[in-house]
Amino acid sequence: MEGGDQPLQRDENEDLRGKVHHLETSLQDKVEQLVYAKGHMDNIQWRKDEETRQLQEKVERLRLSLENEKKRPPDVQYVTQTVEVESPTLLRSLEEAEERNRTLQEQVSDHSEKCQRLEEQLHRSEDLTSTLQTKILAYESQIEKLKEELMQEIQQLEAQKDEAIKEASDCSEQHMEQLRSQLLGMQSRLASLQPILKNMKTNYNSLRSQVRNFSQFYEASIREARRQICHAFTDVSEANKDLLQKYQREMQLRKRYHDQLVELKGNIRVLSRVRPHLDTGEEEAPGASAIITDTADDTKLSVVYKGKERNFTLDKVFLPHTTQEEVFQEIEPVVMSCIHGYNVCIFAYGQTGSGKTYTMEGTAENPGINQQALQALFQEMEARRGLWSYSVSLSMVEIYNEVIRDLLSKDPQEKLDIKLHPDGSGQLHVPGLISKEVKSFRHIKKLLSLGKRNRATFCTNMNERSSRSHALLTITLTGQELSSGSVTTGKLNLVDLAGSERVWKSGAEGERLKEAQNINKSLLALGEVIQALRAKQGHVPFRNSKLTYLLQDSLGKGNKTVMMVQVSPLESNLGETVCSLNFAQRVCKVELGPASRKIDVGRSEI
Ligand SMILES: Nc1ncnc2c1ncn2[C@@H]1O[C@H](COP(=O)(O)OP(=O)(O)OP(=O)(O)O)[C@@H](O)[C@H]1O
Repeated sequence: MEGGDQPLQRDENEDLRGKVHHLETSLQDKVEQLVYAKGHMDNIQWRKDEETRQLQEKVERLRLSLENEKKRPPDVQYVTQTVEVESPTLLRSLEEAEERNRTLQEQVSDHSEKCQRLEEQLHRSEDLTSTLQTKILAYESQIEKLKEELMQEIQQLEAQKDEAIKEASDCSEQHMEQLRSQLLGMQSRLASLQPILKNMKTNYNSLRSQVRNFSQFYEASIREARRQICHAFTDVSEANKDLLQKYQREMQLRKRYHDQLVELKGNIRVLSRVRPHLDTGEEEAPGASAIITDTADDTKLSVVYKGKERNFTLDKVFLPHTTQEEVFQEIEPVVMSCIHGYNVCIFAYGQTGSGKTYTMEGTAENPGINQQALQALFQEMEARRGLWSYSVSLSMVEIYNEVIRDLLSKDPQEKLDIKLHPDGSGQLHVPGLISKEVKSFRHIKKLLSLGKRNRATFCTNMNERSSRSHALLTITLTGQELSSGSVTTGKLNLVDLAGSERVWKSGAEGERLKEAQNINKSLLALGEVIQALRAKQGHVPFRNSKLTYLLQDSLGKGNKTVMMVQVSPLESNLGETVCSLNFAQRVCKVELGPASRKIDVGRSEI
């Protein structure tokens, strides 16, 4: 503060000194200007006086010469006297004298003109002199005035200068006083700060030693925390391992219970579904029903045919009002076992119009087993995300007249054949069969409608043709357990069989007969295969039909099968109904034995 005020004071003093100096210089200039103006005026005055003096002398000289001229005796008078004495000579002299006289007169008049002009000039000079004198007087009074003003100005400047000097000295005094008091304040503050500083120094030293100690303590704490974290990590990973083991044990347990449940129900299950009467007006009116169901026992079904009651016992009988969801609930455990690595076959068997397609495909409002099964499988795969990764592929074929056609191919007319897999595994495969990898349930729905469209293009009368061909939809699920790396593969075969009615018995001929024979052959082969398995025969005749040959790896021992036997409620269909139920009863007695799961940890079977 005090260091800052001193230069300020100095600057102010300098400034004042400069102002005074400037005023003095301008005063000096003004005085010089005045002296110069006075000298100039004196000069002008002297020149005027000189001119006036010269003019006066000139006028005086002219006046004297004029007077001299006047005093001279006139020449004319003398000439006149001479003429009177000597006549010719005198006359000439007279003429000459007269001539001279005229010249003189002219000279006189010239002189008098000149004199007049000089007088005028004199008057003008006098006027000029008086004008100049007036001007001189004006100048003098102006100079006087300027002098006075200058003196006043000088006095004012002097006063200003004195005032400024006084002010500056007052100001610096004041400032000095302020500085002095500030200095005193600072000195007292400095004196009070010294003990604080001392205190701070002590504190700083103690803090420094604390910080040094803290860094040692901090490093030790970090080491300890690291050790504890490592310990915690080990504990957590141990706990994780433990949890994983528990989870795997739990999964195995779940699977075992699931298998036990399925096995309790049987690895081949024969269910029957009685179709309701349709309100289309095309069917015969429902009369006293010849199909008798037992509400107390859902495994019993009786048919009164040709006056005789035939009783059937199956795994389950679905009554006409059973919904699509209720049907699926019953077979859901079997369907889900393919996610655990089992091969599953679900057949819909029955005469034309008994409801096979309705049960398998269903309608847009009431989806059947196919869509519900695929949706459930995708939901389960989604639930297992993070523990398992799955790949799903789908193929669709039609078997008509013992010829296999790919329903997903661009050329569905192409005939396909079943061959042994060239990898030597003994597995069967169909060269050229398209197996589409699918990522979502929506994608599957698209493929299903493509297959349906392709099937429809095979013939003009789709209903007739579809009744006489088998439609097979196969979904292959390959799952990998992320923790163990083990791979499981399961297959779900969904088969809408051709109509089982005995057309050949009605005397069908030609193509129709051939079709009927082929259908009969394949359905018969299916029955024989199941019977051979039941009897645990060494040889199972899979090759007797394209259908059983194609499904060989899914029908064999250790797999799961559901046969849904569809029953028409119509009186006119009773003969076929009895045949279908006989077939069901036969198959129902077959036991496939415990199911086996396909796990690829070295391709062993559990
Ligand atoms: N449970 C049911 N509830 C309502 N309608 C049904 C049911 N079962 C079948 N239907 C209807 O009966 C008719 C015949 O069924 P569907 O076409 O499924 O028989 P199908 O056995 O598949 O015949 P095809 O062998 O000719 O294909 C269809 O109109 C179908 O919608």
